[in-house]
Order: sequence, then structure tokens, then C-alpha cells
Amino acid sequence: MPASTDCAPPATTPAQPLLAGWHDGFAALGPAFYTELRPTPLPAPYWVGTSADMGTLLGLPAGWQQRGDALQAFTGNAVPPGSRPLASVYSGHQFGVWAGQLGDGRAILLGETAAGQEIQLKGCGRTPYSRMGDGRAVLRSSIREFLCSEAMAALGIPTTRALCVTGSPQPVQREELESAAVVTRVAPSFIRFGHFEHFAARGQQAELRQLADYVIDRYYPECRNDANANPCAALLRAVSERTARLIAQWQAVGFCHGVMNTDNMSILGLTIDYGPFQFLDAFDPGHICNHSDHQGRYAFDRQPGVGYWNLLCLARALLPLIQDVEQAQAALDSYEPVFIAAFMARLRAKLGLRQARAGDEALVDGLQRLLAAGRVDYPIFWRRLSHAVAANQFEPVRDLFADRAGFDAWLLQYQELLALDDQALEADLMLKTNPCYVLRNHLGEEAIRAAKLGDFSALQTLQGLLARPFDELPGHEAYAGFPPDWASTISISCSS
Ligand SMILES: Nc1ncnc2c1ncn2[C@@H]1O[C@H](COP(=O)(O)OP(=O)(O)OP(=O)(O)O)[C@@H](O)[C@H]1O
Ligand SMILES: [Mg+2]
Repeated sequence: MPASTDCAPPATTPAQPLLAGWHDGFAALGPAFYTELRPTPLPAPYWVGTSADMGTLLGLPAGWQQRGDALQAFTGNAVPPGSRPLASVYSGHQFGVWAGQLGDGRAILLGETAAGQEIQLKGCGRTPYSRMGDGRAVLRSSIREFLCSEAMAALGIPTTRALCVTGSPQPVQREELESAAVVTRVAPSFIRFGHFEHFAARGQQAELRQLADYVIDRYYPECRNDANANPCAALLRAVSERTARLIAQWQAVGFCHGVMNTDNMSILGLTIDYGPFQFLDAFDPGHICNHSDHQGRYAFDRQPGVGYWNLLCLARALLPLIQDVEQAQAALDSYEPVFIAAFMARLRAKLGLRQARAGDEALVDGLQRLLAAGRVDYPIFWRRLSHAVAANQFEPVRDLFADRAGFDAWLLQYQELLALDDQALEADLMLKTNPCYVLRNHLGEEAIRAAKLGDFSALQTLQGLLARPFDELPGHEAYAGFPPDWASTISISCSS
């Protein structure tokens, strides 16, 4: 048969555009909110880690991880057609003190894509908001941010996401000389409490209103449903409740954020800015994960209170729009009950209790006291308890406690509640609620050490486990085990 000339496919299929359908979301707010600028290129970029799930969510063409244009775009070396890169301005309270203007000092927003997601490059060079900083992020902290964003999402905890990390041999000075990297972050919006504080502090009421209208129209349209209510008060209430639910999830899973400044609080109630974070190993309520936090302002058990303090800052910023202190206060009032209800719901699920019953709060209180007194390993306790309920064999859990009598007394109380329901269903809920794999500091550290030597296999293995944190993968028991002794010597500060 003669070869057809007009219907034959071309010898090489032209590459599909990497990202299409860019539209002005945040950029439509206008120049009072940002500075347009291009990322600063980095030499010899290479892939460090990629998330296939995120590629799918963004509608990236298959095989994007093999494409040179993707590597260049996500390192900030080439701006994809249609993108209008910008750095936004915000202010904030840092460690309880007004810090004035901050802004995206090392993050550049490429824009919003057809999928309704914003894409932001973190570590891609100086901006007008860099102050004394170099605009860069190092490989170590970028890997931590990448892994933790995706781990949190897999745990069902609201978070900014990460599509990939790229590295470059360009040296970056921190306590020691390190190398540069860029994290490609993804979220519906990167707006923070600090964006509102910025315009409020400057008395720029028109911009403050514009920002509030944008956030309500795009992300909280229900705040306009009640014609008699003030939409900005409704926004404050909605943000308070989302923040309460977020922090309840952190407390339940044992996540310490480490730097809950108001510029690190998402208006969408997402976990944002993975800096000195840590998942608890031993349960220590006063644990401080950020070695720069000398006062312990952001200690684990202070997080719920700090969340409220940060919301007070947001309330103060929104007050010119709400115009009524009582309404603003009322909007904050649901924070505490929503936090308590969300926290108890998480703890009940962790305990396998499918209904609220009298005595469950006392059970949780008693457990927290026992865990703290014995500095019991938090993730291992919960996973062992899940298996114990499944097998009706509690000895491996009992072994975690030095105070055997205390544990036995608690167990009696717990078993009374367990007996009111189907134990197989309870165990099933627990095994789907209490992760087997969490991003403990030492696991991240091992992946980072190998990556610094050019070996990304440990990172990929860890990423794979964290993507399915409830599924035990044979041969990977060490990832679910106790931390090694050297884990307690890892020092994580704000330096990133
Ligand atoms: N290396 C740097 N160069 C320039 N600016 C920086 C650098 N590190 C931090 N900043 C800026 O300092 C402020 C506080 O930093 P913080 O550590 O909270 O944020 P971050 O980790 O840079 O980013 P994000 O909050 O976007 O995750 C922000 O304005 C941030 O952009
Ligand atoms: Mg920050």
C-alpha cells in the first residue's frame, strides 16, 4: 500500500505546551499588591524530586518530568508563555512583634493556571521585598518543604502543595556553604493574614477592601449569602473556623509548625511555610522545634493559642471594614469551640471511637498525661494501639510505658468504651487514621544527606511511603520505627 502523504503523523509530535490557560487572578488586583519581575536564573539545574500526582492535578502533559523546558521553567530560568511573574507585598507580626513590610522575598508567583491553582517558585532570586536576604533557598530546606507538603496532603491536612524541587550547583551561604534549590509550590491562593495587615497598617482602606472583596468572591462566596450580615465579619468567622480546624489536625497528628508568624498564616487555612517544622517523636507537649525560638513562643502546645492570637491580628486588620468591635469579637468566638470539637473528633477517630460518648474527653486527657509523663513515642503509640485493638492484644502498647499501673488503669477505661461498638470496625478506623509513616526529622535528614551527594533514591522511597502513610509496605519497617539516638541532635532553625 502506498504511504499516505497527507494523513501521516508528523515525524515528531510538537511538544504540548507545559502549562496553558494562565489567567489573571491575584495579578488583576493591580500594582499596589505586587511587583512584576522575572525570576533570576540558576546555572545547570537538575531535578531533585517531582510529584506525579501534582502534575496530574495541574494538567501537565505526560512525561513532563523528562522535559528540559519543564526543568528550566520550574527553576525560574524561562518564564512559560502567558505567565506574568510577580512578587506580592505583605507585612506581619513575627514572634509577637510587628515587623512592618515583608513580602515575597524569595518566592515568585508565576500566576494562576486553568486548573484554578496558583504556581509559585520559592527560592528563585531577589525581589524588592528581599531586605537583607539573597532570594535563595537551599537544597536541604527545599527537600523538607517538598516532602512535608505532600505528606500533609496525604494525611488529609490542608496544605500548600509542591510539584517539584530542582537544584543547582550555585553556592548559597548559610551557617555553612550549601547549594541552591527551588520548590514549585501550588495552592488556590498564597494570600496570608499579613497581606491584610499590610494595607490596614498603612491606612490603605481602598486596597484593604479590594483584597477582602477578592478573597470573599474567589474563596468564600458564602460570606455574601446573608444580606443582613457584614461579609467581612463573615470572612473573619470563616477564616477563624478553618484555622481552628487546621490547628486541631496539627495537634492530633503531632505536627509542630515552628514559625507561626502572621505572615505564615494562610487566609485559606492551609499549612504554609515549611521551615523548622517537626513531627513529634516522643510526646512532649512543650516541645520547641525551632532552635531560633528561644522563648518557646511556638512550642507544640502553644499552637492553638497562637492561632487565636494571629486571628486577633487579622481581626484588627479587618476592623476598618467590619466597623464594629463586637461583630469582630463575635466572629472570633467560634475559634475555641470549633477547635475543641475538631480536636476531639480527630482524637476519637485515633482511638477508634466512632461516636462521641460520655467519658471520652476524660479518656483523652488521661492519655495525654500518660504519654507526656513517659515521653512515649507519639506515632508508634498510635500505630501500636491500632494493631492492639485489631488483635485484642495490648501488651506491645503496654511495653511503651514505664508507668504500667497508670497505663492499665487507662486501658480499663478505654476498653469499656471500645466494648460499646464493633471492635473490627474500630480497628479499621484506627488503621486509616493513625499513620504508619510520618516525616520524622531523621528520615528527612537521611534523604537530604543522600541528595546532597547526588543520590535521590532515598528521597523517592520516602516520598512514596509518605504518599500512602497508612499502608504498611513490607521491607520498610525501619521507616516506621523509633528514631535513632542521633535524631535528637538534629538542629533546625529558621535558616533555610
Ligand atoms: N533568603 C531569603 N532571601 C530573601 N528574603 C527572604 C529569605 N528568607 C526569608 N525571606 C523573607 O523573610 C520573610 C520571612 O521569612 P519566612 O522564613 O517566614 O518565609 P519564607 O520561608 O521565605 O517563605 P514562605 O513564607 O513563602 O514559605 C519573608 O518576607 C521572606 O520572603
Ligand atoms: Mg514565611
